Amino acid sequence: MTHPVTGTGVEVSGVARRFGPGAAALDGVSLSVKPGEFVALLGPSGSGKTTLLRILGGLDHADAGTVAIGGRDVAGVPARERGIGFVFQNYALFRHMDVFSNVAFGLRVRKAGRPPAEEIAARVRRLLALVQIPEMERRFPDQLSGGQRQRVALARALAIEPSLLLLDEPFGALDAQVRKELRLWLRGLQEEVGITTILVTHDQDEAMEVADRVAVMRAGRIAQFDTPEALLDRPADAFVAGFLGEANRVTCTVRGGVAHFAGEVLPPLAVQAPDGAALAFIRPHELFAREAPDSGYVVRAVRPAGPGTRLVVSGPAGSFDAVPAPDAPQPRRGERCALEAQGARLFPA
Ligand SMILES: Nc1ncnc2c1ncn2[C@@H]1O[C@H](COP(=O)(O)OP(=O)(O)OP(=O)(O)O)[C@@H](O)[C@H]1O
Repeated sequence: MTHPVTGTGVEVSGVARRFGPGAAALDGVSLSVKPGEFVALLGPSGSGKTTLLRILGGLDHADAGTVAIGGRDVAGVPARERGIGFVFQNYALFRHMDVFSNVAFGLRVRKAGRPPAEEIAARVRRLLALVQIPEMERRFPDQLSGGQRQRVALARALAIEPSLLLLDEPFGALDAQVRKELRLWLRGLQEEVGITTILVTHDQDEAMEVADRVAVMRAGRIAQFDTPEALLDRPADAFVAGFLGEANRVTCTVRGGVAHFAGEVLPPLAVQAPDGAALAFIRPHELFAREAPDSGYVVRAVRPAGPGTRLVVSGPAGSFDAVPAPDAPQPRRGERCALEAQGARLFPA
């Protein structure tokens, strides 16, 4: 692990998987991951993320479609011959083995090409230094914290010098602070070793923070595969717009490039959308609130949010998340205010 390994590309084409008479777990999934890329599979529970990861890893098979890793069709290639490192949520360390033996395991069990013992030892120590737990090689898994166990699991996965790393909710069991620390550290490590990485998560912050591109999954399909910025700025459909980030949802009718909101809950907004009924997603930072004594809206909550302030404003039409208009005094809690949308993403209703 002293030299960066070369990550491998992954091509998933038309993969389908059905477990029973109900809806398919995967319903024609295609995905092209570049060598060295960090991709997150993000989606609600049951959308097929784990199934796709298991098929990539050779732990399950596709009913239709193909998977190529490094240009090689891997149908029929057993998991252990795919050159893949796995890390799962439940650590899955061998409890009766110390840290050193856990990390060395994948190398010691090799039939062909097993390195000599001194080389295995050197490699394990380099890996433990890399995952920043060099002092713990004689400890057993139950003598480690959750975060330390995940680091051991990563070291073990990396020991075989895989060209692809598959991670299934690797930080799911950890508390929020440790999770955040570990995922940033993982991203740094991934860049250092250059390994292609696919991470399954249902935590959008995690996906958006670490991944080069995120595949948003819904009901066995990929709804959109794009960079985090593009997913937020140009969601492909109402599902992606609603699933990622926060947004106020308001129904409207578009006529001649102007969105008229149902019940006139907001002033009309110039939009680029075809005529007809639509659902508008308005992010809080696009909804400006300014003091207006005659308005039907009242500021219910004011809280600091990063460098700015977030407001919860409610009226007869419901509650909105908004920000103070930058050119006006900041509305205070209990004050009446008017709302005006600065932008929105519209999808046909
Ligand atoms: N071995 C199995 N037998 C039967 N059904 C299965 C099996 N594995 C997965 N499924 C079903 O396939 C669908 C997709 O499951 P999958 O675990 O891939 O979703 P997921 O997106 O990873 O969900 P989660 O975030 O809850 O882990 C679900 O409806 C699930 O119940």
